[in-house]
Amino acid sequence: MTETTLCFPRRTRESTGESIEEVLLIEKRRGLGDGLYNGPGGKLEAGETPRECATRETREEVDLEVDPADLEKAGELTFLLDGERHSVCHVFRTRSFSGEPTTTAEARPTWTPVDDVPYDQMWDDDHLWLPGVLEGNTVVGDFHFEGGKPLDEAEFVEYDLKWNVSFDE
Ligand SMILES: CNc1ncnc2c1ncn2[C@@H]1O[C@H](COP(=O)(O)OP(=O)(O)OP(=O)(O)O)[C@@H](O)[C@H]1O
Repeated sequence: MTETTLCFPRRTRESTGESIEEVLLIEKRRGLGDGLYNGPGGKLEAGETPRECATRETREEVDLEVDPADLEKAGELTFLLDGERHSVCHVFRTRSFSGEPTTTAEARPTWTPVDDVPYDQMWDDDHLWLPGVLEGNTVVGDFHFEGGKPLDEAEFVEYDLKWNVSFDE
């Protein structure tokens, strides 16, 4: 069982008198979920908190600086593979960051309108929880996959979600 993180930087962009709500997504270029869109994120290293991990992964993957204290916990997602807990993912969002997102060997970043998120090019579970997270809700979810490793080739079979939970981290 591994612990992982996802970080969703948000901004409001003004364009010809219109306010466009955007989220920073990455196209993953290697590893688990290669070719899929997601937020920056990855596995916790020894001694790291989820916030510290989200900050480090966001820096490593797209060269954007976020302060661990500015991250708002938005979700806790448990992924089960053939009935066993495969990973728990801590989901964060923030409107506070510095720098410009940059393409790296791991990820290609794009500011994406929240109304235009490419759910058909993301993990099969994302369309179930990410819209609510981008609207400002919190969520705890269990997602069951079957068919053996790797997780990104297994079949998504069922899920359970609880909305508007409070996190004390
Ligand atoms: C099953 N449904 C899923 N839905 C949404 N997001 C999912 C996911 N399953 C994994 N993720 C996320 O994908 C990243 C993989 O990263 P991760 O495990 O670190 O793999 P990767 O091979 O890149 O390893 P490194 O940590 O970079 O070495 C990590 O943020 C993790 O939370």
